[in-house]
Amino acid sequence: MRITTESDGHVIGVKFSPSNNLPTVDHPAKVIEGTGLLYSDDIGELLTDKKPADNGNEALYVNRLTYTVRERPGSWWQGCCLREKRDKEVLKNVNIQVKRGQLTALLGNSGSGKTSLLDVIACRHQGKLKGKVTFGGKNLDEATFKKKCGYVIQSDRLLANLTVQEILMYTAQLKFANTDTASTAKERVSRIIAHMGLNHVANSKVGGHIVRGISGGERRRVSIAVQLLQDPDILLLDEPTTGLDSFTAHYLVSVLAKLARSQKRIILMSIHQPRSDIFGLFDQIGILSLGEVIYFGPQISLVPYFTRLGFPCPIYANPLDHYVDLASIDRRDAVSEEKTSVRVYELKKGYVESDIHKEIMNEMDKSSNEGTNNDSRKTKKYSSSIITSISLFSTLFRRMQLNLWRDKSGFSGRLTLFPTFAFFLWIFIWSLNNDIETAVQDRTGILFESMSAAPMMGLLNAVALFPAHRDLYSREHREGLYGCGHMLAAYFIHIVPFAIVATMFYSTWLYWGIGLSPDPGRFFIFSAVCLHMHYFGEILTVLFLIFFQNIEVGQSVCTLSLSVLAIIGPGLVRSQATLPEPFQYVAYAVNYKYASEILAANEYHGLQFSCDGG
Ligand SMILES: Nc1ncnc2c1ncn2[C@@H]1O[C@H](COP(=O)(O)OP(=O)(O)OP(=O)(O)O)[C@@H](O)[C@H]1O
Repeated sequence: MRITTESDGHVIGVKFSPSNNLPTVDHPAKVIEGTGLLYSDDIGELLTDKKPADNGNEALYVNRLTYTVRERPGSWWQGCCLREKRDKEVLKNVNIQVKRGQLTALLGNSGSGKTSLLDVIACRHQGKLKGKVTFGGKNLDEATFKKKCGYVIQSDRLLANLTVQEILMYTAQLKFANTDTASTAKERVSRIIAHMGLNHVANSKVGGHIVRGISGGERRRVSIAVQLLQDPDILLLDEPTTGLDSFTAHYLVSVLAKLARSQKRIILMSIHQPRSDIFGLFDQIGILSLGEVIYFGPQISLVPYFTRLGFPCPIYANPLDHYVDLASIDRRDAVSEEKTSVRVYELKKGYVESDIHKEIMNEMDKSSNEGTNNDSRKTKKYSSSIITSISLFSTLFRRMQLNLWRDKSGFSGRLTLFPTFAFFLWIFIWSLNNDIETAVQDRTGILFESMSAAPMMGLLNAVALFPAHRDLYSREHREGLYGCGHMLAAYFIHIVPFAIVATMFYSTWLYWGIGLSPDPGRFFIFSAVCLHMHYFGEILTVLFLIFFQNIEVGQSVCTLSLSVLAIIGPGLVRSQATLPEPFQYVAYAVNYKYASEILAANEYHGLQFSCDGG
């Protein structure tokens, strides 16, 4: 390796000679002033094709933004629900400016407000806002954000059993249900796959926690590719490098740098503990501390700025780590807390009075921003025409079907769980007779078990398979792709064939195996009631899982509800006539009562018993 320097000693380039008989490659390199660190850039071509960033109105401005949430102080075991709610300022007077073609990193210790800032820009905040967020001189409201911007959240919410290409194709069909033809969508997807360097895994399963698939870094790139489908002007990423090894993290940030520079996008990402060589890939750095900015400006000015303020970066230290540490409050003891709080206060004050901050404020005030100075950025809920709804439903239905078809354990579980229960009942009872001593008890037991176990099997199916769709829905709905009705309709319809097949296996085995009333008509009624209860169990569980974000809580509450209904409804545990009045109303309102009555009438009508046993 040979280092080329200018007369003042600054490094301007590095020549790498991979081996004696391979050609020498030139890479630009730079020294970060004040650190003694050399940053050689292995994506030289990305930096050289950087186009000049636009000025003025083409920038994203966050102007004097204050974000307040209301919360009850303390934890529930300290009785917080009895306390009055109070305001908590999550972001205080935040001013940032990001121009086209720039990759900007937001840093700060945990709880400093990075995610909140991205949420506010993406209109996903829950509290009150003061200040403006503008892009292109106009208020960046929710509708504009959904149209022109993308937000890559921390977790990859993708269907594990689909390939990279399928995921992008289905997303393109959902995003452009009104406009794209199949060939345009395909072209769009191929272009993005090439841009994100995913060609080698285009036909590989994405995978997840259980199913093996592509690597974590490739999965992150798929999540980014999903957002790039609509060619966004602004791309926000919440900690995209979390969980990646340092090489993959570096590669991912270089891809983002390329996307920002070569396509003149605005890319704003939060990041935790970036490797020192990632530092050189950013154009701008923002450091937050307790919701306030202590630095926002060019990456190249970061170290000189803090050095002037009296906080030089120790030689060989990673500047990002060093300054994030400086911006943190040490709460281990009172003395350290006071000392670090004073330091953070000085840093905030120093930044507000700095030329870098004044320059941003001047530019922001000069540009003709029409943003509204209030919280009117949220737009009305999702709505779509009937034709679009049908197309969205069809895409969602096909996607769910394909995912289930490929999901070996989900697919076989759906088909075998319910029939397996028939097997146990069959072993337990073996065969029915007409002796009054056992015939009524056995028959009633079978009918009761069929009616109460069928919804439980539906519950197990929903708990195993619905959460992945729910997580995906929560992301795609926020992006404005479709509504809850579309997702539920597709989910409930795609499970119908499985519910029918599983119930037919169950009822055929049980009905004819044990010897219930041997009449095809009665068998059909028995099967129809079992199918209804099985399907009902899954529908109810899905609704509970939508209501309760925590899957375990949703599952427990639903199991409890189904068990209670199975006790109250059929009147087997206690005769309905003797139930307290409120329980009688419940019994009349639920299908358990009618299902058990139909099953009983279906089996017992016209049945003759003998008293052979004495
Ligand atoms: N809706 C809310 N209700 C209550 N507190 C909130 C809400 N949103 C954010 N906060 C609080 O605001 C602070 C900043 O949170 P935020 O998630 O933005 O931090 P962060 O810098 O992204 O942290 P991390 O790096 O750990 O993800 C935290 O103290 C958080 O508890």
